[in-house]
Amino acid sequence: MFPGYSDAYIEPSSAQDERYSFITEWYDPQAALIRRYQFLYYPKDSSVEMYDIKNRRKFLSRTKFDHVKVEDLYIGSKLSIYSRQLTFVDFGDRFTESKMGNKNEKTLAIVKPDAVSKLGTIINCLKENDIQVCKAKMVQLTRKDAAIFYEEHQSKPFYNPLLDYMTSGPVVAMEIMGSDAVKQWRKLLGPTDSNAAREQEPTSLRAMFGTDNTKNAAHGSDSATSAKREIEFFFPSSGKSKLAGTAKYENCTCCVIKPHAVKSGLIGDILSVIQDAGFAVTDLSMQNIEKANAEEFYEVYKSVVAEYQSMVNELCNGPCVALEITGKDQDTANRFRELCGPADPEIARHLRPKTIRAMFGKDKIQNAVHCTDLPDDGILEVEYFFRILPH
Ligand SMILES: Nc1ncnc2c1ncn2[C@@H]1O[C@H](COP(=O)(O)OP(=O)(O)OP(=O)(O)O)[C@@H](O)[C@H]1O
Repeated sequence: MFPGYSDAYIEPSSAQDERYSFITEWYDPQAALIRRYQFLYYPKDSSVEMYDIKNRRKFLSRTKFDHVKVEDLYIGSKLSIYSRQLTFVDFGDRFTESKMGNKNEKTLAIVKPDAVSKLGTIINCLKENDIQVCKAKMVQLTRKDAAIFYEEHQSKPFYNPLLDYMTSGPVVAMEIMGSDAVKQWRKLLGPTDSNAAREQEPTSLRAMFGTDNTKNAAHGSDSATSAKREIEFFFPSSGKSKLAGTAKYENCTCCVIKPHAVKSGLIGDILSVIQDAGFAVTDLSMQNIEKANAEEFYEVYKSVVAEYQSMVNELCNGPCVALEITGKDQDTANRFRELCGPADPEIARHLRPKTIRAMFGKDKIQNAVHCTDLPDDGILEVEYFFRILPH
């Protein structure tokens, strides 16, 4: 809790509406310092009010932001307000903590190597159970990484086969959040042994996607304490993970699931369409793009496309999911563009109704996904998201 917090900051006129209070930080690049704001959110009309904590004065009068939803507000989330990317670092009052603390329990999920091809379905299962994905990235664990992660099983007979399995291919780690998330996610996983799961919990994820006792599709932390440690292992608070990425940087193309689609809970649906069409997702990272980076990424469209500025604003309007997509033949970029469909979802719905943009796009800006235009740019765009941008 922020020690200097006082309800006296709040204008009497706005005090009657239900409101949530958080402490947020914004790195001011010009002054090279972190500024702290009290962030107030009124769910009644999606409005936001902000106070500069250090200077003890109003920074933003109550203003409606239709894109800000109550689900976006939790410790660790990032949100763009007038192009400032705010990081939520703490609750601002006891009301917010008691109302949101419980339903915002976090845990770690790992989609293990044999189930990565079912990632879309697994993420949809989270959505159907009101569990939100806050962070996600694909990594290739080394034997040493897996040994550290599974240290507690060192003396068990299945330890070595477990390390073999966990290092046999990429895994997808996710910080997930929801009411009673630790227990709920383990319930969705089912019993450890996939064969037992098929007998006892036939609709569980391990029953559906696991093979045996070791190869059991996915992992979930066993307690809130383990969850904290395990989340730190994959998503260190320093922001500097030592785990290896998985991008191949060959015969690949880049896809970015745009913030509006992430917010609408479409990650699982879009990944399922991609995976069902026979493409492999060979790297994945959920990222918050700063405005300057969005401008740089879309630079080529600057003087060519009238919607350039709106495209930039959309890309930094919340978390997006960057993907490296690889296909079976040498024509991945063109074939993947066909799957995405025409850039304008209205046109896509008329001409190519089964494409990603036809199914999940809203308009030319919020058209569900970005995909690389020219095959030669595929590697460059993948490099931009997985080598150049910090993630
Ligand atoms: N008896 C066993 N034989 C073979 N492998 C096992 C056995 N028990 C556990 N494992 C493997 O080790 C992993 C970790 O074991 P643990 O006892 O923590 O299971 P869990 O809590 O159900 O699974 P997880 O920790 O992966 O969510 C299991 O997910 C499974 O891959």
